[in-house]
Amino acid sequence: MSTNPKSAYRRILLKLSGEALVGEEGFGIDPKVLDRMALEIKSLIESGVQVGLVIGGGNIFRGAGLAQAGMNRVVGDHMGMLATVMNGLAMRDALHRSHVNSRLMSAIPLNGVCDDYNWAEAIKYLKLGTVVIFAAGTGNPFFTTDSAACLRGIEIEADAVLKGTKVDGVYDADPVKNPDAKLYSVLDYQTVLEKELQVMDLAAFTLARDHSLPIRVFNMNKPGALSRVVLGGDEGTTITHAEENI
Ligand SMILES: Nc1ncnc2c1ncn2[C@@H]1O[C@H](COP(=O)(O)OP(=O)(O)OP(=O)(O)O)[C@@H](O)[C@H]1O
Ligand SMILES: O=c1ccn([C@@H]2O[C@H](COP(=O)(O)O)[C@@H](O)[C@H]2O)c(=O)[nH]1
Repeated sequence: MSTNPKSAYRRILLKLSGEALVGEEGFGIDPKVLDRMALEIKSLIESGVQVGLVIGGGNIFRGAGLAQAGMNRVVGDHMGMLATVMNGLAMRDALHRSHVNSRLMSAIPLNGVCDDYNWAEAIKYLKLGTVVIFAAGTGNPFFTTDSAACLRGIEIEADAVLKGTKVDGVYDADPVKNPDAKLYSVLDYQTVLEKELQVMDLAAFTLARDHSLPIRVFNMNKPGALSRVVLGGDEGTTITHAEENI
């Protein structure tokens, strides 16, 4: 029997920023960050939480950036999606080292490298306590991994999307540019839209709102933050419908 404290969630979709994987290295993937995240995910699995995972690709390629440099946007987005597969491969490897069962499913078929995305199979593995990493975003250009996280979160009927990022949550202004920015503890979807707060891109955010999928934003580099979020503790920012915040 598990001795771990009770989680607030049965099934989560964890979205990790690709850029936050860079760690102290300054580029690519810092294995130390991956190993730490793998151990945090392991403790969630041991608490009985089912974990679906989406990892961004911003540490390697973003289509918009490549298009700005003169590349065709669709090709750039294909490269961005393949970057998320590379991050997924690295995370699967880190989970394996930590003795956590995981499957890597890609929205772009990559025979011999990982599984193809399959909704029913994903649910089957989640129920077995296997971490399912959803790579290659939605499989379509002009989207982001935030959209993929909300889409997969809704498909797998996750209780919430937990968005791990480089800052402590959602602020009233970009905290990197405004040191005096104030952190919100709770927000509702409408306020985020009215104040144009940068939680995630609009397509992803409206998808979450329309399907009443709660979003929690936290700092993935703050030790213990993920488990506090999962235990329902006061960590980061929670976004739901206004009536749920009363
Ligand atoms: N109101 C705000 N509250 C919090 N962060 C904000 C806000 N406005 C802008 N930001 C910026 O958004 C950044 C978070 O970006 P995010 O984690 O969404 O990256 P991403 O592009 O989704 O991830 P990836 O690295 O995978 O591409 C923070 O580093 C912060 O500087
Ligand atoms: O559904 C998707 C998801 C992602 N992309 C491309 O990948 C990069 C990396 O994802 P981030 O969310 O920015 O970390 C993204 O910039 C897109 O270029 C995509 O095309 N479709």
